[in-house]
Amino acid sequence: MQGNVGNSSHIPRTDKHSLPGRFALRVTMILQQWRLILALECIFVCISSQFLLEKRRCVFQVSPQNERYLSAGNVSGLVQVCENTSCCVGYFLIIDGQPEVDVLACDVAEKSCPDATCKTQTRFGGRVIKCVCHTDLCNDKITWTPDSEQPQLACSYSVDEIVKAAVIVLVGALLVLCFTIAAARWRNLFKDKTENLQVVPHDYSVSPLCSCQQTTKTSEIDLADIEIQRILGQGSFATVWQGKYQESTVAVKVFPAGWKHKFTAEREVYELPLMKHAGILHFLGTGREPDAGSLFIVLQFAEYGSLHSFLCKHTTNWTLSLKLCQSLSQGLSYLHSDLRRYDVHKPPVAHRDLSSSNVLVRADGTCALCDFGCSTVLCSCSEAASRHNHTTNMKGHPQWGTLRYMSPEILEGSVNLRSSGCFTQGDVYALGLLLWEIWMRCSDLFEGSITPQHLLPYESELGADVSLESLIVFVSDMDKRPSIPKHWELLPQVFSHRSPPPRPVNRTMWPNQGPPPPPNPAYPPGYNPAYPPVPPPGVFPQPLNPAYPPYQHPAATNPAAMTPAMNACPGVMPYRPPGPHPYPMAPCGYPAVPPAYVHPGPYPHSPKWGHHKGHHKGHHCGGMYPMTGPVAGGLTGMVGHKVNKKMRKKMKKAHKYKHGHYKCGKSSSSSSSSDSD
Ligand SMILES: Nc1ncnc2c1ncn2[C@@H]1O[C@H](COP(=O)(O)OP(=O)(O)OP(=O)(O)O)[C@@H](O)[C@H]1O
Repeated sequence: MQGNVGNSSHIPRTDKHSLPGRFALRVTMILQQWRLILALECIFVCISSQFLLEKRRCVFQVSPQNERYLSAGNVSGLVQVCENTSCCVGYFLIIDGQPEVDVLACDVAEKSCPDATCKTQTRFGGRVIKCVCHTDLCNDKITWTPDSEQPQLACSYSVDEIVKAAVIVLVGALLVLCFTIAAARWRNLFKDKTENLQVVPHDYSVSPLCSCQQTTKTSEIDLADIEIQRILGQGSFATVWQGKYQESTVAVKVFPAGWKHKFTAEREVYELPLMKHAGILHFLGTGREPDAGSLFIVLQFAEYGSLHSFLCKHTTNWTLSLKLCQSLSQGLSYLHSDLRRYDVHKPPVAHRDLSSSNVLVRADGTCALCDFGCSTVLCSCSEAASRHNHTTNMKGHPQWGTLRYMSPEILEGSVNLRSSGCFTQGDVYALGLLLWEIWMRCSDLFEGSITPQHLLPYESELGADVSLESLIVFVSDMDKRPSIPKHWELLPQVFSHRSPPPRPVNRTMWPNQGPPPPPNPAYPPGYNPAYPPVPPPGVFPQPLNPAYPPYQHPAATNPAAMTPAMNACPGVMPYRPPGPHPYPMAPCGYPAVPPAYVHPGPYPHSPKWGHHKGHHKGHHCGGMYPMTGPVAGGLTGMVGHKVNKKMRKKMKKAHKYKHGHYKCGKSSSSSSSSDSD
């Protein structure tokens, strides 16, 4: 027994073999097990706190798009028993001056709710009111007058509540202590083992530029060979000019010498192998202005300028909207794809600043992605060393994107920088918003009424200048997305919520794709030059058809492979627009001149034309948040979004954001302007 105790100096000076001595020895041993005592105390306090904390009950009534509130607690009829919080919440939309219930439920995360009754706060210029309260079913009644602005936060705690609060604080402190001790023990126990463990992330590493990536040889272009004509647009970093080079109209993007790193970043993406795709702006070469030292990139000219300026000036019809959407989606899909063609490798690239200002529209009505200054090459190098380097690079990497196109997880700051998926998912969310912008200008979807003027995502809900705070509340907390006209749900074309109409069975998800070509014995198995085998599902780069002039080839279509049985026009889904079509159909694709049936929008130049870019940079992971509603098409479905309270707090601290802080490390409120017609 003595030997077990080890340190006899702690034993009281009594005869160790006497009864009191043995008792003292036992007590000492137990006292030495202080961890056990603490643990027992924790368990005791935890159990007792369960009795002290009654679960809050709140009135439950939510619209279908707010189903994430179901996760806040068990619902029985009109009552929800809160799981994580003692706060009830109510959101009301002010319609015709009257509040209409949008959400009545338990709050999804623990927040402060000092009021016993549901006192209201007005948000978004009076369009939404919110209230929180902490008594059972308190969100049933709100105290609201149209003039009430900010909440009066009354602090009226009862003695009971103070005792409860004190117990909770005590329990919390003890739990923290327990966890700290347990964590320390755990760390010591496994320290040796983990030191030798190398966790290999099961993902691409991310890097602005992979050391293992290949580049294609760029042609150096002499400025003297370009005839500069007029300014096309002014971006945050560069001025874009229209010019003539080798008999073709081109765009020359000129970066001042101080923005060399932006020039390099963009050039590196354009120079990646296999970057030639109809959905990506064609790159012709680079050069340096001898006197000023500025650097320039020569690019394909897009006749309609940015998608933003195109949608501001023109309404579209069903066919053109589909063409814009299809080419845009295919371009992004191609950009994200990981392609290997023999020894040539195109790594996936995340755009990371997708917005209607960074998509261009060509004369044939197809979209092309541009402005890769913020993009990230997702490298799949196998060498551990380069992987490590890339991950390290990300640490000091500035965060970026255009504020209103940022996905909820990006807004919240819950990103896993080691995951490549979060970057591409952020792009897909932005794509959803772009598709919404396009469809909202489709006059066929507003027959009998005036097509609304072009609006940026969330412009009608949050105004022309959005702040990060308002986006977090609206997009993340309230899980809202840009609204879709009610009558769209009744349109025959809208098939996202119903079974799609029958359509010809093709080998791919895209129409007009043609049957697979027969295998050619002259080529290795699986290879056919007409249909290169490399593209992953959904990406169909096909050889250019000589019938098309350079760079006018319709996106990802192969007119040569089409048969009369297929739909006549490349990129057109085989669904008819409703009723007689108001515009004459183009024969096949769009001519090189503006299509006859692209008619000017009913509104003159929008006063809200500027690009309201909040250039907060951030990236986080957490799944896709596609558009909801009919416009979502294949992207439908709202993913319940659990807000991580700790993350939110962290993020709010971390981002000292005010609208428009930085765009790729540059100051805010920058706007690109485009003047192409
Ligand atoms: N190839 C092109 N053809 C026609 N117009 C173009 C072309 N490239 C750019 N533009 C016009 O110039 C504008 C600015 O171009 P771009 O977005 O590439 O510059 P930037 O400095 O990178 O801008 P940003 O502020 O988005 O970073 C575009 O919005 C578009 O209107």
